[in-house]
Amino acid sequence: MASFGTEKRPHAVLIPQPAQGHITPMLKLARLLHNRGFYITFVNSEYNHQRFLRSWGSHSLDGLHDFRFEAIPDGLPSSDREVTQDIPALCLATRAHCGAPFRALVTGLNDTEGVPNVTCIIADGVMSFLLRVGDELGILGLVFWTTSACGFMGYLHFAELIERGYVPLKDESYFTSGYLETQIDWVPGMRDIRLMDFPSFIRTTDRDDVMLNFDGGEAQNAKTASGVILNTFVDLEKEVIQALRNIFPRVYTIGPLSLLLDDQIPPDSVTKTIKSSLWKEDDLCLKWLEQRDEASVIYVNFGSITVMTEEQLIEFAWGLANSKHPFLWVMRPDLIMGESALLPQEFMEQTKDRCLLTSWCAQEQVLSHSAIAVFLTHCGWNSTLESVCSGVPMICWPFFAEQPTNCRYVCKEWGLGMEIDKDVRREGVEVLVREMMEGKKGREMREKAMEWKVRAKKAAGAQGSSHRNFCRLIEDIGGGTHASGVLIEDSQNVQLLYDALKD
Ligand SMILES: O=c1ccn([C@@H]2O[C@H](COP(=O)(O)OP(=O)(O)O[C@H]3O[C@H](CO)[C@@H](O)[C@H](O)[C@H]3O)[C@@H](O)[C@H]2O)c(=O)[nH]1
Repeated sequence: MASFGTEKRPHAVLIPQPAQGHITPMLKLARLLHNRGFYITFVNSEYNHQRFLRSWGSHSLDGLHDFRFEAIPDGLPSSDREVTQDIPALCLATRAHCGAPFRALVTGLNDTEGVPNVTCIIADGVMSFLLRVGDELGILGLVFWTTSACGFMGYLHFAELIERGYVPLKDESYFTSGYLETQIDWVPGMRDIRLMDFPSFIRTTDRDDVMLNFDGGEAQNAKTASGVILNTFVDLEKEVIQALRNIFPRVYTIGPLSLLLDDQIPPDSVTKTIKSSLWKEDDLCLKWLEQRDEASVIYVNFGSITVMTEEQLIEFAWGLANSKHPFLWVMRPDLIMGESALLPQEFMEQTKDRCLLTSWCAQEQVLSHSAIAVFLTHCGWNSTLESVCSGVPMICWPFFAEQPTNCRYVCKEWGLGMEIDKDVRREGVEVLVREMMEGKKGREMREKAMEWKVRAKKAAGAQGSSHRNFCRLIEDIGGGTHASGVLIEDSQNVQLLYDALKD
């Protein structure tokens, strides 16, 4: 770890959107910065803070003397349920209510003896409204978009889609008329995309739709930040990253963060024990996988937000059962809309020797287990990237947000997956699972997945693009003192160095 005098030590305050898919990558970034000598304050919502304590014990967020956890209210009514909160409500509440407590937290830190002054705020891309706290206090502010670059580019073009009259849709018939297949050929860096490949929030007839306006607006707000951090790598999303660099002066592609962590942080690091799962992980999965043949298991997990109907659950269940392959299915307790569903007894009997059902797992460990052959996923960006890092091809069932965009890239650009019809049927699931496990396409995708795994590792390794961009990020946020959003340093040299890192 780099060492600084206490008063000179850079202090980064990181605040994710209070949801699993945002907390996990933000914590990784925090650990990487800590490893480079930063003093860290990591800010959870009070709701999630309590969830961590319930899942991992009352001391699990004690942190370290220089890696502190803090909590602020999210603005929603308090609750002790173990569920992902309603996302539109969370977006509106955080925007309306987090500013004042966040400001109080940062000023409080600056007034605390023994704590270095805050030198940098890294806010989630969809919490960019907190950067105004940095502006007011003269602290450097960056956003971390935890999506893919292509997903971010999609959000960034919501405004233009509205301006050009594509969105909102004129009426309900446009959902099914083929209109969503309209080609959009003017988004820089994104080829062959259709309206349906944009983040799902454009699929609305309501100009005042919360998520259309919220995520579209937050993407535009990134232009006010001193830099945009992305958990992706140049080789994977070259064209779109290049196009983003024409819009934003500083784009730091530093992914996959998990590989950067492996590369930079020693196995006995003091931050190794920090947990990022809001749910308690079931270790049985890994033991169960130990008893399975290499590349024999379908891993099914739809992340922390996806919900489905009981009917869809039953179709997935029978599709998996009828494929006759072993599967590990992680079903969050709140996966099913409404009442929790029971799988049919007949399904349980037929699959008891080749299926394990559980509620939450250590996904990265599961994906990197040699028994896993395929990932049936909703294409959340973390899951997608974790699959890439493990060399596992995907069967995709995008649910919402930028998952359709990720799915399009997984299937069409990267040759890593096949998509299941939105209106999921058991026959469709069975066919795709069999194709992936037994067919030619499946074999090709497994080979492709191994190639991408190597390329991801290369990006995060010494001299790789993400590694170098991370060094650049450290230099930009750790080096100089700062006032009014402008780094005080030799800007020409910085620009030259930055240009050199673009490839
Ligand atoms: O049993 C489980 C299930 C999930 N995870 C982890 O939880 C995270 C889930 O993230 P992601 O796959 O991105 O899914 P969501 O939770 O749905 O993520 C939200 O946030 C992502 C990042 O912005 C977006 O890409 C998604 O569209 C959005 O739904 C991943 O790191 C998983 O490894 C586990 O550890 N165990």
